Amino acid sequence: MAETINVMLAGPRGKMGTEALKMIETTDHFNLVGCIDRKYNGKTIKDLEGLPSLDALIYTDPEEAFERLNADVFIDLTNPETGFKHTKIALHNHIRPVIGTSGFSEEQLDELKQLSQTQQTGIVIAPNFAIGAVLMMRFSQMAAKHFPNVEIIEKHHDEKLDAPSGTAVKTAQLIKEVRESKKQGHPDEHETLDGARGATVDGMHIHSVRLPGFIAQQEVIFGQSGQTLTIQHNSTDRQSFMSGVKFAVEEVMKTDQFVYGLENLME
Ligand SMILES: NC(=O)C1=CN([C@@H]2O[C@H](COP(=O)(O)OP(=O)(O)OC[C@H]3O[C@@H](n4cnc5c(N)ncnc54)[C@H](OP(=O)(O)O)[C@@H]3O)[C@@H](O)[C@H]2O)C=CC1
Ligand SMILES: O=C(O)C1=N[C@H](C(=O)O)C[C@H](O)C1
Repeated sequence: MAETINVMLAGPRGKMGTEALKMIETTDHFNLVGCIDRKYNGKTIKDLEGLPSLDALIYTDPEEAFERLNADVFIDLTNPETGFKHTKIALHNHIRPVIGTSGFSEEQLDELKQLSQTQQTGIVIAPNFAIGAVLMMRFSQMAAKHFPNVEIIEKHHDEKLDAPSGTAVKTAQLIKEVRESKKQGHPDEHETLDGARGATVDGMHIHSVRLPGFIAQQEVIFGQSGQTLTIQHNSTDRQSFMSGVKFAVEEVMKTDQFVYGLENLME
């Protein structure tokens, strides 16, 4: 039988947090020891309407939560500012973070890498937990070796706080690893309306759509003379992310490294 992993979670009332609670509840070897929320200090998860019947205590003070809870793994599904703060406290307390929260800057990722190394504590940061999205990123990296002209369109629900999405940024970084840096489009192109060409990473353009009706979708479009290739992934519900969260919790227990992207654990 698999050894029990004691888990704490930040963001239990959120769209992802509520799915993660269900996943933890139905995973025999995961034990929820407590949660961090910005409300409901001292209540338990089962006291809150619509959440699973779990006894885990809610803390609004993250320092207190990390100090008191005997957790192996900390899952963060909040927002960039909160998630960054939590992740640093988790590493300081040698509790392995599994971070789904998106929107960290490159500098913040570097700082967490350094801290994970000095604390010798493993961490998994996953821009996207859906296996199909991880494959979409890998296939895009493969295609970019042959099609260096590429643009990314990501589409999300309109409650999303960060743009571009963590997945789009990670996709661009994976492509950057395999293609020569190039500025795309006409050398003399200019925007008559600011933002018309989207954001750029190493010359690649990223366009962010925010509309009700979407959960998460990304198209990576490659073009060259006479042909285009589109690689697309859709998440049609948030359960699509949960097997990846479960996998990351299990894998982070086996490493003392900084891991950015589930593809690094999947070979
Ligand atoms: N890696 C992946 O595969 C995926 C990542 N994500 C990312 O996960 C994160 C959460 O997404 P989602 O669930 O949609 O967002 P939600 O807004 O639905 O949930 C965020 C939760 O965090 C809570 N929160 C806000 N501030 C604090 C705080 N200071 N302390 C504790 N909790 C706080 C919010 O509470 P309140 O409602 O009171 O503000 C809310 O319950 C986002 O960064 C998103 O981009 C999302 C999907 C997949
Ligand atoms: O906020 C979301 O919903 C999602 N965020 C992640 C991202 O920024 O890439 C993952 C997925 O796209 C859903």
